[in-house]
Formats: sequence, C-alpha cells, structure tokens
Amino acid sequence: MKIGLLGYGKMGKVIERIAQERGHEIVARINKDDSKNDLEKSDVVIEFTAPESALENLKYCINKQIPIICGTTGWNSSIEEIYKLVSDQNAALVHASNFSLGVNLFFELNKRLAALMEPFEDYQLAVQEIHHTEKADAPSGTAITLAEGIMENTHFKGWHLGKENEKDSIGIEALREHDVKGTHLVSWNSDVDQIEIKHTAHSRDGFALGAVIAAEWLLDKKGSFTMKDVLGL
Ligand SMILES: NC(=O)c1ccc[n+]([C@@H]2O[C@H](COP(=O)([O-])OP(=O)(O)OC[C@H]3O[C@@H](n4cnc5c(N)ncnc54)[C@H](O)[C@@H]3O)[C@@H](O)[C@H]2O)c1
Ligand SMILES: O=C(O)C1=N[C@H](C(=O)O)CCC1
Repeated sequence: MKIGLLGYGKMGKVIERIAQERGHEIVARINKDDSKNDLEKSDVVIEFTAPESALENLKYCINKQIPIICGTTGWNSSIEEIYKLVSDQNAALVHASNFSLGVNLFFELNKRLAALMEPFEDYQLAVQEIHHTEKADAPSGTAITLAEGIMENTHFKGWHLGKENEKDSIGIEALREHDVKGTHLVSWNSDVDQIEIKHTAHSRDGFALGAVIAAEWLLDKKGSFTMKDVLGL
C-alpha cells in the first residue's frame, strides 16, 4: 500500500517505521507549509499534525477522495461537518483520539466501570491525564473520549478542564511532564477505598501500529469510522 504522511513529526516518523516494517511504501512526507500535491500518489493518507491544521487537511483529502486516517486531536467540535462531507463525497475516514489497542480496550472498561459505579453515591470520580510538555492541546483527546464514555453511563452531562468535578460536569486534570508518552487514570474514591483503572503508554508504537492497521482496514471501504469499528469492539 502507498501511504502519504500528512504530518512528519513525532508520530509521522514512528508511523513511517512501522508501515515500512509491514511492507508498505511511504510516498509523501508532508509538514507545515509543504505542498500537498504528492499526497495524490497515496492509496491512503495518515494525518497526525496539529489541532488547528486537522480540519483543512481532512477537507483536502476528503474532497479529493483520498482515504484518510486522522489521529490529530482537538477538532472534535467539527465532527458532524466532516461526517457530512465524507458522505457527500463518498469518501473514507477513520478518526480516533487514540489508535492504540490498549486504550481502546481501556475505553470499554471505563464505560463498564462507570455504569457499575453510578448507583453508589459514596464514590467520587477523578479523571487525570499526563503527557509530554510539547503537547499543544489540553485535555488530551483520549481523556475527552474517557469523559464521554462516563457521560454515556452516568448522570454526568459534560466535562471541563480542571481537577474538581462541578455538579454534573467531570473535571479532567491535565498534567505536563517531560517525555511522558501518554498516561490516563480514572479513579472512583470513597472514604474507605479507591477503585482505579490506568493506561500507560510506554512508547508511541501502539498509537502508530493502530493507525497503520486502520489504514489497511479502510482500503476497500467508504464512510466514516472510528477505531472501535476497526477493532470490532
Ligand atoms: N490518535 C492518536 O492515537 C494520537 C497519538 C499521538 C498523538 N496524537 C495527536 O497527533 C497530533 C500530532 O502529534 P505529534 O506528537 O506527532 O506532533 P508533532 O508536533 O511532533 O508533529 C506534528 C507535525 O505536523 C506538522 N504540521 C503542522 N501543521 C501542519 C499542516 N497544516 N500540514 C502539514 N503538516 C503540518 C508539523 O510540521 C509537525 O512536523 C497531535 O494532535 C496529537 O495529539 C494522536
Ligand atoms: O502525544 C500526544 O499528543 C497524544 N495525543 C493523543 C491525545 O490527545 O489523547 C493520544 C495520546 C498521545
């Protein structure tokens, strides 16, 4: 498969290595201010850029009907607009706040735990994420997906950036520490005990492998999908 990398930063470089190990060819490596013309040689584009760039990049690929895998976070408020464009253009998209298998299993565990905890008022929820200091957005896309999974299964109706929960809104504490690849913690605390689930990424390989698997999966498909569809969860 011919892969175009839209964003050749920390993630783009790991995706390149893993895609080549799986026998794929990288036909474009595009960074900020580069021409996108070479992307047209791609069977699929893998986009990991920056929150302010994702929307324009998505529209570019969708309008040219180049299948696109989008891992960039921080553009979710435009998701319905993008789904409509994919449908109008008969294009193909997989997007995910986190492409790793482990985190996608963690998402399912989080939803089940939230549903179990909801009747028990003695337990207070806490959500925390830790990432490297270069990360542009806070809270992480993964932490937002975790909050949405909790909202689906409890009385919580929204989320905000901050350590404390407020009435029906989940507080997401976002910490930045040197070289942390991605750590997410959901805990339910009572006066007598604590239940916590935690995912720690040891490297970026899990995110990159998931993105390449999603690209392989998308090749013969049309429509908008998430990693949950790719993994059949
Ligand atoms: N979904 C996931 O599994 C997952 C995993 C890791 C990171 N991310 C997200 O991916 C994004 C990138 O992460 P990173 O660590 O690789 O960042 P990075 O800053 O190391 O690399 C981003 C690259 O994108 C390029 N870029 C910026 N704007 C561009 C544009 N308009 N067109 C083309 N290239 C552009 C930059 O030049 C840079 O090289 C972030 O939003 C991050 O949150 C998602
Ligand atoms: O390094 C990043 O940036 C990451 N971003 C994603 C997020 O915002 O959840 C996934 C984890 C790594």
